[in-house]
Amino acid sequence: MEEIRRGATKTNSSSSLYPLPSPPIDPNRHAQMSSGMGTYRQHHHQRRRQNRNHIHKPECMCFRHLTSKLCCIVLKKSSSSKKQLNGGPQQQDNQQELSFISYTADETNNSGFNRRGKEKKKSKFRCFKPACPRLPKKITCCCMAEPSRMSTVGPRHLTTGARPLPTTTARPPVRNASMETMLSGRNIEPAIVEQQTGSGASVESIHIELVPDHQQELMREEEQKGTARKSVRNSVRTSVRTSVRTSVRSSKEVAETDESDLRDSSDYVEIIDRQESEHDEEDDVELEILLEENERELEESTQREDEKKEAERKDRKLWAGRYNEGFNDVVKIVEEEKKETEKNNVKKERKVAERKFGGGRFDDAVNEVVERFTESVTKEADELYMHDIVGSRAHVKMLAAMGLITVDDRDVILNGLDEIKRLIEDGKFEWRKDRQDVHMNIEAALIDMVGEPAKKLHTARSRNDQVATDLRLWCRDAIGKILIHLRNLQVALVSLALDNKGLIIPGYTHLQRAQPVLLPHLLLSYVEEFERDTGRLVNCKDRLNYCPLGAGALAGTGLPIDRFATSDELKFTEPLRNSIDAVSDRDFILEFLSTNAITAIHLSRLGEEWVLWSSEEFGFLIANDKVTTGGNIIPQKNNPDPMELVRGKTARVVGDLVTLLVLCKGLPHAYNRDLQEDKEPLFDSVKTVIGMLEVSTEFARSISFNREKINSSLPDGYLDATTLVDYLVKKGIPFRTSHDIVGRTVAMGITKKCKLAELKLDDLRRINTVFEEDVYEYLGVENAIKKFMSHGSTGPEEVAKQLDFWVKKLEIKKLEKHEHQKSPRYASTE
Ligand SMILES: N/C(=N\CCC[C@H](N)C(=O)O)N[C@@H](CC(=O)O)C(=O)O
Repeated sequence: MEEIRRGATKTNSSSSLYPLPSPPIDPNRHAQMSSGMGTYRQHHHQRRRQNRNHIHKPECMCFRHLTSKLCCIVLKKSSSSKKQLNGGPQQQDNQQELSFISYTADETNNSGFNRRGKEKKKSKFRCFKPACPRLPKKITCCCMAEPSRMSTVGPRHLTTGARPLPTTTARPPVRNASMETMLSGRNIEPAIVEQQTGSGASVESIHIELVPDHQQELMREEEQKGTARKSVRNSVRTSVRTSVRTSVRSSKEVAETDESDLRDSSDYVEIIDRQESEHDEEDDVELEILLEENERELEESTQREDEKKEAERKDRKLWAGRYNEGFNDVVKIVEEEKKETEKNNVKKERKVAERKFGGGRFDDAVNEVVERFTESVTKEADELYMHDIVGSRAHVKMLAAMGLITVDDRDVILNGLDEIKRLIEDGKFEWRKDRQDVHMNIEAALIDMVGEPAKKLHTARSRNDQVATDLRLWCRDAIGKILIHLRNLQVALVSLALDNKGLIIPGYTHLQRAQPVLLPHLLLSYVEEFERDTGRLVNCKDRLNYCPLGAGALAGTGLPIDRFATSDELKFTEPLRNSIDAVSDRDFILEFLSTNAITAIHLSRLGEEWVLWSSEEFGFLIANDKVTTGGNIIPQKNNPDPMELVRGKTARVVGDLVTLLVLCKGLPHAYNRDLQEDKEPLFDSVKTVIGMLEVSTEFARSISFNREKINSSLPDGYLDATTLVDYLVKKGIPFRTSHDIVGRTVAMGITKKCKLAELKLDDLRRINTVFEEDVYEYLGVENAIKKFMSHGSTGPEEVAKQLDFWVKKLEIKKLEKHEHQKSPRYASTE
């Protein structure tokens, strides 16, 4: 008994179960100690360290921090290891199994005795003591607990009481059948922790079973108690130590010595140390008494708490079975818990019922993480509810017409759908994520509202054809809206052109001055682009206007439905020919988003031009204060932000198209849930493009052109040089020769630092005698611009024709100009 109690004898005993080697001594520290103190102190420190080991470290492997997850550990020797055990005989091949140790909650105390030889009260799950005859070299700990939890089974907790342990390494667990059984239904992963103990023997695995959950709760409480005890013990220890130190300092031996001489000397330290060691026994006794008292008090209060908690737990179990499933807060007030449980149960029942709605074969509600990840209602409800209701109305009418439901049921459903639409628009409809999407929400709400008849709505229909129908209807409407915004912008641009009919500006290629052009000509070039965007959208709308409804999930239906009737009702051209195609493809969205992307690029280029022209360097454009912002710290600034953002948001619109392209890239026919992801890019693209069109229109309505600045920039850059080439060609000089002659003329102008029109006829004739007096009709931008005559050119007549065309096409009428009415001065008659 004494041997176990003191532990010290075990350290050197070869017959002990766990021989504890001497603790390692840091050689540096040892050298310091030797130099400063006598051998007495060295020995004393060593002895104290050893004692501490015996006192504070268990003579076994301590799995204390695992205990809340364990009830059984099986320890086996590694079959590969044949090394000699620490202090033991050579391992034989037939001694493959080192030991088989079974731990249960009842066998979990350490030595069972405290240092005074008094029997400790057994505390459950406190520490595991394996009956292993040798200290194993390598321990593989395989625990069906959370990996994070297992990571704590390192040097601190998996201790042999011998040496500092090397690092712990984790590796993927080998899952066996029993492990799988234990893991099933639990949201945890097994982990393996290898631990090198460094003392000879080797074991293969420690197999740890999970304790039932309700026991885990007890164990956790037990762990908390352990922590509380430890902190009491520490504070007692500290106070005892402090008082011992104080008494040592004031002891006679120190008083008789000249303290000033000793203060910094090693002798002083030695004296203190000796005194401490002499007081050690006293101190230990005092400490033990205090610890005993504290422990007793703690045990008693813990027992009282245990009884109370056990009673509460039993009470809870009476009315809520879920406490078997790992509910861990046992301190909360019972009534509050009861209410929460009832609420949760209702919620769960509701979810399970919903699951049944989705499919009778499901017994359980969908996991919350999955629900959050897979629902689409939060992203689509506002956009799609109306089209879903419109689609359902058409479908139910057709079902009644075909005799698949009664007229009464049809009317009940139609009225119910109207009511749901009203509730949604009044903001009173409850959109539920557990009902996944807009379709299930509306259908389930209808069933809640009108009962049995509503259960017939989904006859001969699937969400696959339903969502495809909703989307085609939505795109059709969205295209209609964009067309209006495109037209508004065109009208604003034509109006600007009409306001600036004869204004010549430098035309650029490579952003270098090239030829003079009329501003209206340039503005109308954007109008042309937007017209093609319009055409693309109209084509897209025509192509998508076919009805998928009735395609079912993919294969159609065996019920006698009339797809043409539904198609007509929804104003589609006709039903889609192929039911698989009807639910599979989203090419109509791709086409729509491509068109949007092209429109955005056009807007971006317009934005870039206007941003450039707003700069001090160009100064061609003056933007109204209503459409610009100032710099926060630069007072004089007037930033054309809207057009910068038009340029910037183009990235989103192009991104939306790319998202959808990539989304569709790898999908086999027919419907795949991936397609649910088509909505966000679709909605975003449309919303962004509409915003861009709106703001560009506003900008166009709010700008004016700085004629002075533009005019002063015209003479530079020999913008009339090309017209001079035309003059020579008209005189019969081959184009290449004409080009060369004009090149030399420009060089002369540069040398003489003058414009072409300023060169004298003699100078020109020195270059080539073909020049005559009439050359001056071609020189200068005002003359030059008049010479353009080809169809679509910048010549005033041609631009006038173009303007006429757009005024007619866009049905623009000139408004009466009132005193206060500045813009728009033109408006579309539509
Ligand atoms: N789950 C499903 N389609 C969901 C379509 C709606 C979805 N929110 C989406 O937006 O794509 N298809 C089922 C049939 C169905 O639920 O109608 C299937 O093909 O197995």
